[in-house]
Amino acid sequence: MPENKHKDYQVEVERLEYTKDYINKVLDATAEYKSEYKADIREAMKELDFLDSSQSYIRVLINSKFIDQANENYENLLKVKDKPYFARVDFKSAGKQNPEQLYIGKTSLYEIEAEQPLIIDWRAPIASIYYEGRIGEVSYQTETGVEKGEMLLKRQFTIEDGELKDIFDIDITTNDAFLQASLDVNADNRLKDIASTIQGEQNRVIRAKIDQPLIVQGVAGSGKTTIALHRIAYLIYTYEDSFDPDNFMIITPNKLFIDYISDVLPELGVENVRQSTFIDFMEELIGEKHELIDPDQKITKLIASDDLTDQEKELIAWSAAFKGSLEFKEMIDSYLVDLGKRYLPRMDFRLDNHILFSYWELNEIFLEQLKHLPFEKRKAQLKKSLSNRLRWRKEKILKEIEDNYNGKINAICSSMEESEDRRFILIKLMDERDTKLEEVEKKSKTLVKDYFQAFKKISLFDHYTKLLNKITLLKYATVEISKEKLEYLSKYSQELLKKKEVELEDYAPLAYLKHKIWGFDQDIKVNNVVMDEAQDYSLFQFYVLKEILNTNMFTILGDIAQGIHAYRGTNDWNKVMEDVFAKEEISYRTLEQSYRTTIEVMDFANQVIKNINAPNLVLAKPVIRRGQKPQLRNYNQVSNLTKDLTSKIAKLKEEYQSIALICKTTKECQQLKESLAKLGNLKVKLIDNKDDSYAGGVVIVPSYLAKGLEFDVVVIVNLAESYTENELDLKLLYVAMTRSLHRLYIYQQTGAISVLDKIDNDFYETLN
Ligand SMILES: Nc1ncnc2c1ncn2[C@@H]1O[C@H](COP(=O)(O)OP(=O)(O)OP(=O)(O)O)[C@@H](O)[C@H]1O
Repeated sequence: MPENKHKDYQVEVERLEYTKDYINKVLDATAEYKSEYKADIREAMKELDFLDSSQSYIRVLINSKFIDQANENYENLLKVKDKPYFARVDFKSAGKQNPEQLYIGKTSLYEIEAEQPLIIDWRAPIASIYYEGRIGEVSYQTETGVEKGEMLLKRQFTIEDGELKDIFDIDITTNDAFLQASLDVNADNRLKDIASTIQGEQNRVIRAKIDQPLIVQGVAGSGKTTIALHRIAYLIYTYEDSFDPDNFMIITPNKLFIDYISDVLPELGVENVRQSTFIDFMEELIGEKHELIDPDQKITKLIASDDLTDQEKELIAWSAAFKGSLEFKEMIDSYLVDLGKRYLPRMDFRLDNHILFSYWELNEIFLEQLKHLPFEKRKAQLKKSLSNRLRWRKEKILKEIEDNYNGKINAICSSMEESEDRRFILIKLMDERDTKLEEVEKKSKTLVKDYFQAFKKISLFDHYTKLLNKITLLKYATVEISKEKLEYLSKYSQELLKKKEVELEDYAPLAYLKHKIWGFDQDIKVNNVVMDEAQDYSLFQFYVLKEILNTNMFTILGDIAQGIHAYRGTNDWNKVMEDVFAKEEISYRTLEQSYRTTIEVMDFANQVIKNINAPNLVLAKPVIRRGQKPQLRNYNQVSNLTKDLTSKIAKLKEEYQSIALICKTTKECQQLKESLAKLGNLKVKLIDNKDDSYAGGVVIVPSYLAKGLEFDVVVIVNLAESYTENELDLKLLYVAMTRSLHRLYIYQQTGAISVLDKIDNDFYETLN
């Protein structure tokens, strides 16, 4: 019990006890219903005739549905029973006399006897006033319009293990105490739900309209990943009748990320949402498999200080950008136009010497009437037309042949006298007629099949290889691209394909080709897509997803300032809005407040990122949470650096759960791991892009894999690599810095991070 009790403490304790009791009653009753439903199913099963849609069958179905529902309610209530709600608002609806007391929690509960809600789900329309409003006039959106009223009280509760620990009332002047408290907590290894502390600007993203694409540009730590998950929970709740969880798909940058976010949806009572990396989803769609080369190979080459010349780096970056561009898509479209024109076998569809469909007629049907379908699906339609026409023309043709011969026979009969010769001619004609009829009949049996056998069979990868042929590329290039660049693109792509390998940038064009030539047979249920870290996707990748899934329901969240894959990703949301979606249909929002890190760390990181050349860059505004200044240590010898680092980590481990040592490249991470191993018994794990889980503790992470994650402490370590002031290096450094929740250290070889010279010493502390 708190020392300075709130005046309503006792009242709230009683209310909490009452709610808990009621939940327990509902849980008991639900358990009982469940066994009744099960018993009823058992009874019905005994009488069930599987071929018949009998009453028993319907009983089984209805009871199964009840059981599912009861299970869901049961599980949800079980989850919240020790913390049924987190807030209360007193709301007086316009025109009403008395205010209602609304208790807001992660699930709803209705008290049947009193005919009133005991707990309001945080996703309900009225709960919006808790997130948006301050004491005084408020309004919220319902299905039918805007409801207005007055909020008389906004109260937050800390409830632990079913016990009321604290009460905070928020008035006009106070800050969100909950938010402060929740941000002070150390990171565990997974992201958590924020239903009790969602902020206004986040609430508006979560509740944005479902039926238009939503693009969210949010600074580092603004809660993009978190609110993306809350939005899914909100949409599933609000549009329960129209969508199932498996209509939703979250596309994540890597498997580690799936693990990192895996707690949030179940905490919010949502199961079965599809989560996939872009790579996995594309591989599933494409089907045929070539080996994917390491997707980080390019960034590794681009950021390593040695190895390649600037010109070579430029070509690598250009080719990745080109494969992700809509210009490349247009080239594929031109290739497809030509392919379409040559798709049909160059022959008429004929029986005997009768043309049933001329080549030109068939081409017209194929290219015009069926143009909405992929080529191979057009073939199926064409097959129907050919079969139909053959069916009704065949009889006529047979009759014509018969009539023709019969005419000849009659003519002989009437013109020739009865004789051996006449008999011989007539028999010959009759034999000829019968053979011909038999022949035509036989031919007609396989005519359609024979026609389709004349189609060329070319595999997806053969098409792609052909497309990336130097001559084809030069033929279809729609924009001014130098011959040298196209030759480079062709050469290295052909080398990969020859080895049956592909790179990440090939997936969008391959899926697009497949979509246009074969289409997809499997029933893709997904029609609502959430893409996080979306700055890393190319326009072609967005386009392909939109085309294949045939939907506009996209929630796209990212941060251009963290675009370390900008060479293959997106630099400008306007392009996504204009070229992928129709701009006027898009809802675009920005999030400027950052919740992850302290003021000191965020201010320091802002000093770094403001050096990139981005005129519209919005710097993150940290939430009011103070910490310590970032610390910088300079070394001239690696051995001293690693020795100091080891003892520092030992100290930090006493206070913090998750500590990341971030090096620029994987190579440097390996070097650090070896150096630390030599020094003793510090247990560190090196994270690479194959890892699919992070169990906390001390890890070494390459800068480009740290994106999206967070740690209590971040130590940026430079052994041999340095961060120059080019855009990519500055972004990598920024990403690394903004992973920190509480403390940031830099252990560097003197001068390795040159941008530090430009930053005022006030932003950090130098310790040696
Ligand atoms: N309203 C909030 N209440 C409490 N914590 C919040 C809130 N919003 C965000 N956070 C916390 O801030 C941190 C950053 O959130 P998240 O990872 O979702 O941000 P992000 O925008 O995806 O970050 P980045 O782009 O840097 O990866 C998380 O620890 C999250 O729990």
